[in-house]
Amino acid sequence: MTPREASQAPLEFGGPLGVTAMLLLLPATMFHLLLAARSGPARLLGPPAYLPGLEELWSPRVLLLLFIWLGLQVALYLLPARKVAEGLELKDKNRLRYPINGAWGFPIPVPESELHGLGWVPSLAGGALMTRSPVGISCCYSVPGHVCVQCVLSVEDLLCCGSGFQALVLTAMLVGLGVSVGLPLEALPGMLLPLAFATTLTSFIFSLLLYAKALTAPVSALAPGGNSGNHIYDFFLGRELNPRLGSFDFKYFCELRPGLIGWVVINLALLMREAELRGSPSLAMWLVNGFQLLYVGDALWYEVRLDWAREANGILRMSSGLSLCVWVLSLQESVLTTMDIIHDGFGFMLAFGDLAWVPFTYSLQAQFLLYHPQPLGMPMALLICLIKAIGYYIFRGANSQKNTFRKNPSDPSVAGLETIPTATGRQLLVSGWWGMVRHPNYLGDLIMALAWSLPCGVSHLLPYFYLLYFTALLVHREARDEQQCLRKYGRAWQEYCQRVPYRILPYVY
Ligand SMILES: NC(=O)C1=CN([C@@H]2O[C@H](COP(=O)(O)OP(=O)(O)OC[C@H]3O[C@@H](n4cnc5c(N)ncnc54)[C@H](OP(=O)(O)O)[C@@H]3O)[C@@H](O)[C@H]2O)C=CC1
Ligand SMILES: CC(C)CCC[C@@H](C)[C@H]1CC=C2C3=C(CC[C@@]21C)[C@@]1(C)CC[C@H](O)C[C@@H]1CC3
Repeated sequence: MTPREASQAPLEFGGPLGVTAMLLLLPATMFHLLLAARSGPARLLGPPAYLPGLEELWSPRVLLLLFIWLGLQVALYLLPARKVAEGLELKDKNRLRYPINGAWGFPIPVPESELHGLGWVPSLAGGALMTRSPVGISCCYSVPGHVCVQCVLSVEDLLCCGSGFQALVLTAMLVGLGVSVGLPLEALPGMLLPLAFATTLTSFIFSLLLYAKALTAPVSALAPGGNSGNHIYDFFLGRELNPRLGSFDFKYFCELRPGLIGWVVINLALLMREAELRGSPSLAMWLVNGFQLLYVGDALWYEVRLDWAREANGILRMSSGLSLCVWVLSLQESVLTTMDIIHDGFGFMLAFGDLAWVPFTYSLQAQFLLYHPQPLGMPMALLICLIKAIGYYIFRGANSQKNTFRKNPSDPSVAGLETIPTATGRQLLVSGWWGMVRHPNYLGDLIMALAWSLPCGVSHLLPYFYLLYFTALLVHREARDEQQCLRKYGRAWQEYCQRVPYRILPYVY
C-alpha cells in the first residue's frame, strides 16, 4: 500500500473529532464505572457520587505492582518450549534441524492475488500439504527450487509452546502459591482506582512510543486505517499494523494476555474480598466468576492453534526464503483472524482497550456484587446457567465451524455444508451456523453477556453496562466487517447477504 492510497482510506469513528472525544471519554467512562460500582446508589447515568483526589489515584507502589504483572506476563509469553523439527534429506544427505517454539515471527496476511503471482495454488496445496494423524499434524512443504522441509507437530508441540492457556494456568498456580504463603489478594479491590490510573497512564505512554516507532516503520508495515496523516487520528487507531520487537508482537500479546488474565485475577480478588467480608462468596459472585473464567479460558485455549500457525509460518519462511504466509491463510484460527489483528493498527484504542478497559470494566459485575450483594435462589441460578450454556454453545459452535472450514474445508464436520464460491478462491459458508445469521458468533457472545449481568438482579442498570456497550461494539464491528467483506468478496458477498438476510438476531436485525 502506498501512503497515498492509505491516506485515502475512509476515516472511521467520526474522524479526528470523533477519536479526540473517544480519547477523553473512554478513560472517563472507565473511572465513572469504577466509582459508581462502589457508591451507594450505583448509578450508571448521572454524575459520580464523588471525585477522587490525586492522592487516591496515584501510588508508586501500585505502579510497581502493575509493572511486575506486565513483566510476569511477558515472561510467560516468552517462555521457551523449544521443539526441534527435522528437515527433509538435502542433496548432501544432511537434514536441517529447525527449532520451533511459540516465538517464531508473526504471520503477515498476504493477499491471495500475490500468492497466485508467485505460482502458489491458493488451496491447502500450493506446494504445502497438511495431513492430520493420531500423532499430530504433519506438514510437508515443497517449494520449487527451494529446500523441502517436513515436520510433524505433535499434540504436545501444539500445547507446549508458551500458549495463552498455559499462561493462564501458570498464573493461577503462581497466584495460588502466593495466596497460600500470605499474599493478600483480597486487598486488590481496594487498589482498583490507583491501578486503573496507573494502567491508563502506562497505556497512554506506551501508545505514544508505538506511534513514534511507527513513524520510522516501512510503508508495508502500516495499518490500512491508521495512516491518515492526522496525528491524533493515527495515534488513536494505530499507525503500525503489528508492531514488534524482534519476534515479540505487542498487539497479539496485549490482546490476549495481561488484560484478559488480569480480568480473571481481579474477579477472583473480589470473590475473596466478599468471602472475607461476609463469611463466604455469594452464589451470584460464583456465577459471575465461573462464567467469565470460562470466557477467558476459551479465548486462551483456542489461541493455542495460533502458535501452530506461527510455527508453520516460521518454517515456511526458512524453507522458501520468502516472507510468505500461504500457511497462515489456510491455518488461520481464532483470534488471528480477528479484525483487530489483520486490519486495525495498534494504537491507543487497542492498547488502552486491552490493558485497562478489559480488566477494569469487564469485571464490573463482580465489583458491583461486592458492594451491592444480591440474593439469588437456586432455580434462578440454574436458569441463568442455562442461558450461559446456550450462548456458549452458539458462540463456540459458530467460531469453531468457521475456523474448521477455513483450515480444512473437507473436514467431515463441515464438508456437507453449503457454500458460495468467491473470486478469491475462498468460499463462504451459507448453511450451518453461518446460514442462520451473518454473525452467529456475535449472537452467542451477546447471550453470554446477558447471563453475566443477570446474577446482579434487575434493581440497577450498572451491571448491564457491559451488555449495552457490547451490543454497540458488535453492531459497529459487524458493519465494519461487512464493508471489508464486500470489498474482498464483491458479488459473492452480496449473494450471501441475500441468502442470509439477518445480521445478528434472526428476524430482528
Ligand atoms: N468480548 C469482547 O470484547 C469481544 C469479543 N469478540 C468476539 O471475538 C470473536 C471474533 O470476532 P470478529 O473478529 O469480529 O469476527 P468473526 O470471527 O465474526 O470473523 C469475521 C470474518 O469471518 C469470515 N466470514 C464471515 N462470514 C463468513 C461465512 N459465511 N463463511 C466463512 N467465513 C466467513 C470473514 O473473513 P474471511 O472470509 O477473510 O475468513 C469475516 O471477515 C467473536 O466471537 C466475537 O463475538 C469480538 C470483539 C470484542
Ligand atoms: C475501548 C474501546 C471502546 C474498544 C476496545 C476494544 C477491545 C477491548 C476489544 C477489541 C477486540 C477484542 C477482542 C477480545 C477482547 C476485547 C477486545 C480486545 C477477545 C480476546 C475476547 C475473547 C474472545 O474469545 C476473542 C476476542 C477477540 C477480540
